[in-house]
Amino acid sequence: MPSFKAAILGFGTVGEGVYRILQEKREEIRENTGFTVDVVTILVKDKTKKRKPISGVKITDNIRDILDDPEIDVVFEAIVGEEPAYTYLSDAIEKGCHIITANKKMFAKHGPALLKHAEFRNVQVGFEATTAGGVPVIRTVSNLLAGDRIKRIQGILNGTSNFILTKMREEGSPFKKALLDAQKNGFAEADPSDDVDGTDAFRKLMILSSLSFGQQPDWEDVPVVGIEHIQPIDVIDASKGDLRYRHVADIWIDDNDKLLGTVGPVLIGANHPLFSIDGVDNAIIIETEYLGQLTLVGPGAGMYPTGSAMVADLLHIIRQQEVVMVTN
Ligand SMILES: NC(=O)C1=CN([C@@H]2O[C@H](COP(=O)(O)OP(=O)(O)OC[C@H]3O[C@@H](n4cnc5c(N)ncnc54)[C@H](OP(=O)(O)O)[C@@H]3O)[C@@H](O)[C@H]2O)C=CC1
Ligand SMILES: N[C@@H](CC=O)C(=O)O
Repeated sequence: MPSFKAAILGFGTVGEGVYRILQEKREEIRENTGFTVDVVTILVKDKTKKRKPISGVKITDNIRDILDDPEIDVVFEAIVGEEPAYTYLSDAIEKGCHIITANKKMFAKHGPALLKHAEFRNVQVGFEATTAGGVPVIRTVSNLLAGDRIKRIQGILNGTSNFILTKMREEGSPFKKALLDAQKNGFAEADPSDDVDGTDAFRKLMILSSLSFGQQPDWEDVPVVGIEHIQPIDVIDASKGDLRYRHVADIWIDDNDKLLGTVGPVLIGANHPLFSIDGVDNAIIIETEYLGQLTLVGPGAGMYPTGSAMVADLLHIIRQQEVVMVTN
């Protein structure tokens, strides 16, 4: 039985989600693809942290245990920040591993270089989980690009901000309490200021920009505003007038072929497709030349939605292996 040996970098909300899904779906994956997937090594920062024991898996704080293991085929990355994540993934590609990442902070900046490197080394890069959690926006845009042209992408790309705005409207929750709830649910970043000041949504928008338009605007040209100055009273007052605050990231090509972007809170009315998107959900409106408009909606953060996006990337890679095996 052919098998895929996997390593997971990071065992927090997302890394543990990937591990659990691979365990829970092990038989189903084997039946559907003919491959078994074995997680052999997990990298963490602090090996002394108390964790539930995981049998048959090496827990390490030394990346060499993964990079020097000739058996590993795929590296899932769910650690925090640009470095050392970028270096670890570059090294994994160099050694011939497929990589699957959820790390948008790293990927917004280094995604294009990783993709180029991977193409050169003939391995795959999965990055569905970098943008909109469990919503398959990367796969959808990639599929559309085969025969269409993206004109504009607009959406709610940060689950924590949307969760906070919803808690304010529905329960009158103070900002701090709503943020704490989002943190308890595993939605927020290690540094939640990235969520509430718009930076996280901006990074996801840049990833979508590279994919959709083959380029990113100059980062300094994109105005980025967060939700941290919005009070429950503002949200409640707006809803009395049938308006809702949504944190919206928007990127489009203007009539002069210039790529423009904005990120910030917007007041929208009941006819807008983003009006009814509540809680941790994200929504992405994709506008194309031939299809017209398509809206994707789903959970934008959390253990299982994000883990499932990464496992879906793995299944996509496995299916491509199957195609190679059949054609050879
Ligand atoms: N939470 C979510 O819903 C989503 C998160 N993401 C992204 O996924 C990544 C992980 O997020 P999340 O799981 O929430 O984060 P957590 O803080 O829950 O977990 C981070 C994990 O990474 C490990 N880690 C951090 N830095 C290093 C390092 N330098 N070397 C080795 N291990 C390290 C930590 O080790 P230790 O356990 O020892 O502390 C921990 O296990 C982030 O990049 C985030 O932006 C993407 C989509 C959704
Ligand atoms: N902190 C992020 C997690 C997913 O990307 C969010 O709230 O959207």
